[in-house]
Amino acid sequence: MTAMPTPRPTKTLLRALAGERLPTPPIWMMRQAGRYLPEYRATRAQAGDFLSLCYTPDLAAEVTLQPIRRFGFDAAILFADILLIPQALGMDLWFVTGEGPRLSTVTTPAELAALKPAGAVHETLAPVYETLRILSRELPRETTLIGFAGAPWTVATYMVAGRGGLEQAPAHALKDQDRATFQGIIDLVTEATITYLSAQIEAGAEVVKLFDSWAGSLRGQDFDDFALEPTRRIIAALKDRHPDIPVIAFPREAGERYVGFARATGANCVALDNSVAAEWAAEHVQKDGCVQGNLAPGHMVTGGQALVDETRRIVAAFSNGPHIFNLGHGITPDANPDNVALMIQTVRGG
Ligand SMILES: Cc1c2[nH]c(c1CCC(=O)O)Cc1[nH]c(c(CCC(=O)O)c1C)Cc1[nH]c(c(CCC(=O)O)c1C)Cc1[nH]c(c(C)c1CCC(=O)O)C2
Repeated sequence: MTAMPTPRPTKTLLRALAGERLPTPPIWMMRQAGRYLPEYRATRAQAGDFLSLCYTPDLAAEVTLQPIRRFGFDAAILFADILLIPQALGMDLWFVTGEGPRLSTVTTPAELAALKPAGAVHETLAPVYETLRILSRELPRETTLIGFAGAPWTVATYMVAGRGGLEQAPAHALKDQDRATFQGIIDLVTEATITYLSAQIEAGAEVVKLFDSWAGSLRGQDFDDFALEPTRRIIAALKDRHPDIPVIAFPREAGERYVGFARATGANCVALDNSVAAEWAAEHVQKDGCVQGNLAPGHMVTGGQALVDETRRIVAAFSNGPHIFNLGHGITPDANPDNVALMIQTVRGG
């Protein structure tokens, strides 16, 4: 086969990721398939529990498509969870209703050595790839398919603590007391994530996103070692295998450390949480390329003129460069779908 020049992307999300400034930013929403939608709740009930939903390709594809049908978002994000990777490495994972995830823990060299090697993750994660193959066939042609994984630091916080919420303290303690073991966990998750995301791309993901939800709790050298460096390694390995795949990095609550993050990691886009002002981010982060964000998810609960005003303010602030409209974090179960429609109408209709 002769090498063909890369064609210019036609899907709006891919155009923004390629650095194009569009008159109307493409829009999607973190957790767009979720409990605020009655049709999601019905499919989840059919699946029985959250993990069965993740591992049943027909149903996972169905909930991924629901917000596309209802709202016509420019991108669909694979329905899965960042904690499937620890499970695929041999850890126990379950979800306690109303509380969140629980896992067996890894804090010692012996427990780390007992985990499966990175290459073994496909055994558990094969249904996720099947979900992507279904979605590649069924999505409207203008909709971009996003795959994802947790960034190693965030995944490691759950592996060390055995639970989520505001409990990164056990991971901080391990990295301070036994940095070699902690680094070993980060390295294993990094390798597993490269393998997992490569397989997602081969199954049809057109973009991948790395969720580093707890990056904001890292300071100084720790931020470099555990947020920046693993992300850089994953992106370098993915681009080596799949040079044209755009990557969105989300080092949530990185604050000042959002500045230069795209350049340092090779990310094509940095997703911004809503703790930073759009005007500040336009000046300091968007100068390096595409940004995504950053409406506060609370507006999906409260709606009204404040939602319209804030949406317009964000669109205007980022209007001089490539921008993907999104929330600053996931939509919450108490959100009103009518407010999602109002946000989209405001972005697209002025
Ligand atoms: C930290 C984290 C997790 N999962 C994820 C993160 C990173 C982003 C973030 O900071 O929110 C990422 C995630 N989780 C889910 C997706 C699917 C794609 C999407 O719609 O964005 C994605 C990208 C589905 C989900 N993952 C989960 C749900 C709710 C489960 C349910 O239906 O009962 C969904 C739709 C469960 C989950 N999964 C996780 C937690 C802490 C919880 C419980 C909290 C909650 O209940 O909202 C771990």
